[in-house]
Amino acid sequence: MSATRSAAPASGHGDGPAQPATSLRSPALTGRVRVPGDKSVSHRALIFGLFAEGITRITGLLEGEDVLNTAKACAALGARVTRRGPGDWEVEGAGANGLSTPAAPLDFGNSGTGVRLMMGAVAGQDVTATFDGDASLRGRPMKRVLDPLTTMGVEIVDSAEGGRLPLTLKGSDKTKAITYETPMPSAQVKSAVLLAGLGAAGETVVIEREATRDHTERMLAHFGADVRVEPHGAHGRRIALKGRPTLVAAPVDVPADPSSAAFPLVAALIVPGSDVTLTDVMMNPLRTGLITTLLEMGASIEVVAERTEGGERVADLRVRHSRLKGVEVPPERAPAMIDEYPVLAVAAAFAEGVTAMRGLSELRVKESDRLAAVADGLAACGVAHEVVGDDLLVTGAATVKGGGPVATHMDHRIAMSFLVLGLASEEGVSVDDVAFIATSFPTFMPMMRALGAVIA
Ligand SMILES: O=C(O)C1=C[C@@H](OP(=O)(O)O)[C@@H](O)[C@H](O)C1
Ligand SMILES: C=C(OP(=O)(O)O)C(=O)O
Repeated sequence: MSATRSAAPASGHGDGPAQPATSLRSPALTGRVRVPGDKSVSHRALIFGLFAEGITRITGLLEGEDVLNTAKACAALGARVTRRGPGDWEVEGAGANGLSTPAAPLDFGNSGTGVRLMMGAVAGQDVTATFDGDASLRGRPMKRVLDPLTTMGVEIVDSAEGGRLPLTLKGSDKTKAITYETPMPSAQVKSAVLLAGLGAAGETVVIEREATRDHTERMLAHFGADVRVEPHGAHGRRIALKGRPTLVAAPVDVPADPSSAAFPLVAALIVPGSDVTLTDVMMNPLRTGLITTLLEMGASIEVVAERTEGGERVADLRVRHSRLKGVEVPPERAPAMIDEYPVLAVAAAFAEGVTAMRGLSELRVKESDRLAAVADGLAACGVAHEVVGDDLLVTGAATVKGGGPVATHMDHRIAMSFLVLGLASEEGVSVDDVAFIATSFPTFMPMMRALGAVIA
């Protein structure tokens, strides 16, 4: 079967024919693998390399399409970006005030992180740039970033309706430092404001009621900025950045992406007899919500050799097939497992009883409406579930029929999640398009097959 996707506005694989695939009930998964580098850290390493003086060496960079688009944007804004070998990159920075106006629109493909962080980066510079992406990215809200950035002084020269892509921003080297409380838990919004704050005189402060991934704050400090992070309220943080720092190139060694590790991890839990070790997985506590939840569900996940590498906690995870039970997943855990809900829903399909995932409104504005896409996929595979407001309730069973084709809506995580479900299903699962897996986990198919997964 071959279908054509809806016309994608910007360049990239979104223009090509859809690539369907089917996963089948598989024998025990076994082996030891390292999933590719963390996507959030990879984007940020390139962007900080762009702002820094000197040459930033990045090892273990994720060479997925999202990150490659950010690398191209850094080059278009004045950095010299060189690939020395697999995952081994160098960025010769343009310096704090050295960004230049790109000759052509910047195409961020499928990537919310890439485009939102770069809007912040441009906001504090005397640069005008046009931002665009594929059909999925053109549908995502940008106002959440434009609101604080316009307060800081960026001018929206042009935009599609509702402040969506494509849009053109005129940055300013006279950006105003602000204090901004993010209205939703979003590391992308926080990071955009902090990156704009690099160009502002004075102190830029971001307050978040619920702490989100802190890679930007960590990297600001790593590259020499004066940044202070304090607790705020019960779950939040206050981040204060002194403007106009001199950022100095610093090496970044990117750990394995916990959001990618989630797929072989859940696969090992649901396929009988499995015993898989995932190495060098980043264990930043703001990223480990899935592991916390799965442990509560009774998963056998052994955290081996936990250590600090390049400023982040990392560990090897030994994962064995487990009898899971349903649990309550509280809304305050959402920021620490935001991209992992689709694959948690797959684990929940095999758990005894109900898994209730609360407070998932942010899932509606990802590459697809993930709450709807997961619910439709579960329905196609014969899994009992219910969406109540922003909550997803999944009732697990000892056997899951499978089915499809599951509609993936240009969303890598929906594609990978349902392929994982198929590995433990009775009849297998087909998905309509696996092309977008290349945005975050280009080696997903060969890696899963190497563990024993049957995916055709
Ligand atoms: O800052 C980042 O690197 C990311 C933040 C999250 O998005 P939000 O900031 O929209 O929650 C997450 O979903 C995304 O995959 C990566
Ligand atoms: C939401 C995601 O990414 P982004 O927002 O960068 O498109 C994701 O990778 O699941």
